[in-house]
Amino acid sequence: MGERHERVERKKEVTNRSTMSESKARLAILELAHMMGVPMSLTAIINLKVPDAIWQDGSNTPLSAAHILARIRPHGGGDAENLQRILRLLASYDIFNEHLSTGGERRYSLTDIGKTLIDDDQGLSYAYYMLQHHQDALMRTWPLVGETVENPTVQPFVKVNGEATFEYYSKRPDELNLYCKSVSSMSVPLMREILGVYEFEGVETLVDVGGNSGLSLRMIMDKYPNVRKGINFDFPDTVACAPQIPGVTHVGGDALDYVPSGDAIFAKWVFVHWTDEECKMALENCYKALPVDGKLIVCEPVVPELTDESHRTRTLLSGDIFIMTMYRTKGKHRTEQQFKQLGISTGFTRLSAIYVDPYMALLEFQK
Ligand SMILES: C[S@@+](CC[C@H](N)C(=O)[O-])C[C@H]1O[C@@H](n2cnc3c(N)ncnc32)[C@H](O)[C@@H]1O
Repeated sequence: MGERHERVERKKEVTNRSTMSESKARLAILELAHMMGVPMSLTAIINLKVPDAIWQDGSNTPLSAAHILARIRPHGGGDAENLQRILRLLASYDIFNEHLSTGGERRYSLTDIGKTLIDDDQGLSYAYYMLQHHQDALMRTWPLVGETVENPTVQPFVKVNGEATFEYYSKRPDELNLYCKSVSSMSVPLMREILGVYEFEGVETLVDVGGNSGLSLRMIMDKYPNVRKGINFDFPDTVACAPQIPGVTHVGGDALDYVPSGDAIFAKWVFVHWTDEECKMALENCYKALPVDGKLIVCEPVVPELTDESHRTRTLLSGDIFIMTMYRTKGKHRTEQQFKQLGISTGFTRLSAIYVDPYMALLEFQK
């Protein structure tokens, strides 16, 4: 009798456990099905200038939705209840802190994540990265992710917008400007991390391949006066709107055709756009442009070998899908091992990796 009772209890426990895990699974699928509401709400609050309204010169005082609305719509109008619904969702993703008073009033301040949306003293923030990633041309392209499987020779962005991404930006100064601001906003904090761990001693001429506005070179040259000559190498349309920087020459060209010579070459966040074959072409061009014993310092998103559920892995893998859909179906985020193989196949003798940041690693290729 006792044994039978135990068996029944055990069976009940197992049934309960599986019921629990099924309901959790259903909840997880619902969260994913509703996921689009998160970036769209975030984009909306950036366009509405909600983070700036709360921040107001660093006060970050918790405000109600009605109070925020009064700041962003000083002449009246708008719906505070709907704004609060958006703020509640984003508080659940740790963009805002929610302060709930005993009277039931909800007030919001920015968390550390929310603060990344506030412009710094150079007018840069991750708000531009969010806006750039959710422009109409990109949003129109997202439904074509599956086509990269059906036919990888068709580039979804080209199919939807009629031209490749960089060509598209180059013809639209506003979009190109947003792109450059988004890239710089992401790069400045990362460059600070790189300069904390990597030394550019002994280099006089440094080439930055895909250097965009030349901002990385400026930061390197500020810290290392031995780098007397910087060559910022990027597409002609991009360097055409790059600012003048003392000691930096902007050179327009395509790294798949050639790379200007220097004592060392820096290339940050540019290999992602290329297929493996194109990476080899660029690496060969870098190899040719370097002296004996020269170094190529690559900084790229590096995906881990093992897939897990961590924030880092998810961010890197979702970034990979972004590249696949928006740039090239065979452009990609690579593993350290894949970079090593590419380097060795093009003549480099050694690769050492420094994980400067959870998103990007520094890969030093030795000629
Ligand atoms: C994601 S951005 C990175 C910019 C900069 N290196 C940074 O980290 O801030 C990629 C840059 O690579 C440039 N780029 C892409 N393909 C290129 C090519 N084939 N030749 C030269 N530049 C290229 C783009 O124009 C863009 O400025």
